[in-house]
Amino acid sequence: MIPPGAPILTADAMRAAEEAAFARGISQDELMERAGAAVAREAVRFAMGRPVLVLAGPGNNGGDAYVVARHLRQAGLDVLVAASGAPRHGAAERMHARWEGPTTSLYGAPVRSVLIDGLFGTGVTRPLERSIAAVFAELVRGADFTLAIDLPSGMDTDSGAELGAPRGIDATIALGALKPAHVLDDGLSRCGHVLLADIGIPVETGWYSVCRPALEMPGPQSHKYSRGLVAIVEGAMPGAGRLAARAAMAGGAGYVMLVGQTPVGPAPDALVCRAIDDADDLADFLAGDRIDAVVLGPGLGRDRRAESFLRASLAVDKPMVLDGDALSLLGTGAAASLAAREAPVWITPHAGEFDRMFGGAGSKIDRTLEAAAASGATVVHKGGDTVIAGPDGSVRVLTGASPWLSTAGTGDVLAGILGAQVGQGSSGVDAAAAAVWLHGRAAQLAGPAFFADQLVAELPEAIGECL
Ligand SMILES: NC(=O)C1=CN([C@@H]2O[C@H](COP(=O)(O)OP(=O)(O)OC[C@H]3O[C@@H](n4cnc5c(N)ncnc54)[C@H](OP(=O)(O)O)[C@@H]3O)[C@@H](O)[C@H]2O)[C@@H](O)CC1
Ligand SMILES: [K+]
Repeated sequence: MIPPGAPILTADAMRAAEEAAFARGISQDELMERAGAAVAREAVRFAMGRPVLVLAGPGNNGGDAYVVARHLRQAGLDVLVAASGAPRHGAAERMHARWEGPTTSLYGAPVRSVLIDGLFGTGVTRPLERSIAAVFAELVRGADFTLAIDLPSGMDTDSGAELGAPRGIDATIALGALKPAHVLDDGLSRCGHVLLADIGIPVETGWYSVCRPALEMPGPQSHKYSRGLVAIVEGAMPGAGRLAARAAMAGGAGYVMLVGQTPVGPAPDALVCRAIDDADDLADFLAGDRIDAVVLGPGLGRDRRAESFLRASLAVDKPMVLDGDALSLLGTGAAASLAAREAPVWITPHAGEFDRMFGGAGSKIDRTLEAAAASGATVVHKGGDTVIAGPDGSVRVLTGASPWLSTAGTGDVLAGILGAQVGQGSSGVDAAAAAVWLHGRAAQLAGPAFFADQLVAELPEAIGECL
């Protein structure tokens, strides 16, 4: 669980924001006092009178820890600080000097019911020494409740990679902004519940956690065309195309057409089916004035016909969502093929498809941003953490989606919902974030062990929550 609609900053961006705060006349001491007070406010609630052990490291995370310890002691709690090395300069040293309670060494520290982790935050540059990691893990295991200041100690801020942080931390209070480690699966799995404390640092960023979208009701003058005509191109596995089409219909599109071979099997009566078997005819059809968005890829197949349909569609100057087989067909040439297009395009790869198309190194956010920059597409990099990146550098991240989404057809549903958003005129990362939110919410509403068709059935209720 992460706070929705919250800014996300890398360690460098956080330091730059901190400098901007200093330039506005906020002192380092003031920021540290605010950070410590914000953490203490939550900690006192969780502690409920139990004895507290506060771990304090040598940097500013440790400085925050001394402030927390002071506030908790003032609140009447029994507080012991365990230090891994006293801060030697700046605000952290001054906060250390203001601590008047008992202090022990980290290595001799007793297990206590409540543990506050202020060993390291965004300044971790290398894996924790084994001895520190072992003592820390032992104290977390023995505590009833552990709260981390800013980040669990021993975690790479920008990727969430584990550098010694143990499992079992119950909650983490992010200071000033979320960091990538709070929203990417690797890091989040060690953070517990993530809370965000606004400590008055001005934050400017284009990176945010996904929040519930604000959607508009159709107006009195709305008609089927004004609400978006979405064409879904189906192929070898017609069920996938039908699923995407039904998701686009339930996702709010005014008119949905299923284009390709005459569909076999059940389709809703409101779904208009158009048999087209030739790539040139497909291009002519998709180029028609009425069509607002094209979805291509779910169940398309990877044969020659599929390939010719993909090439013909790419040449059409219409907003387009590419998923599934379309992504496999694009393969390593994806960036070049997509960059040649004028009209906006969204691609929705899972990890395997993404790696085959773009590869790359670094955090999931970095790799998704690079793919968006190279292809000019809005990239929806799916997974337990879904990272959306636009070619303008915007990022949205949704974490904590239902693990039950890992079932066949849910990707087709997402492609259809996104098609509906695009068809209704939503653009860029906002269209993708709205689709991903609706998809995730429909999964929550569907409960456990659903199958993809049931997601579609929950979409109207999810949309109702956004009006
Ligand atoms: N930015 C903001 O807006 C605000 C930030 N605030 C707080 O500041 C925190 C960042 O503080 P920070 O930069 O001092 O880094 P921090 O995480 O305390 O660690 C650095 C120390 O650890 C050391 N060290 C590093 N790795 C190590 C390892 N593996 N094993 C052992 N030692 C290691 C490193 O030493 P060195 O690398 O030189 O050996 C250095 O001494 C941030 O998370 C937040 O809590 C708030 O107070 C207010 C607003
Ligand atoms: K910490």
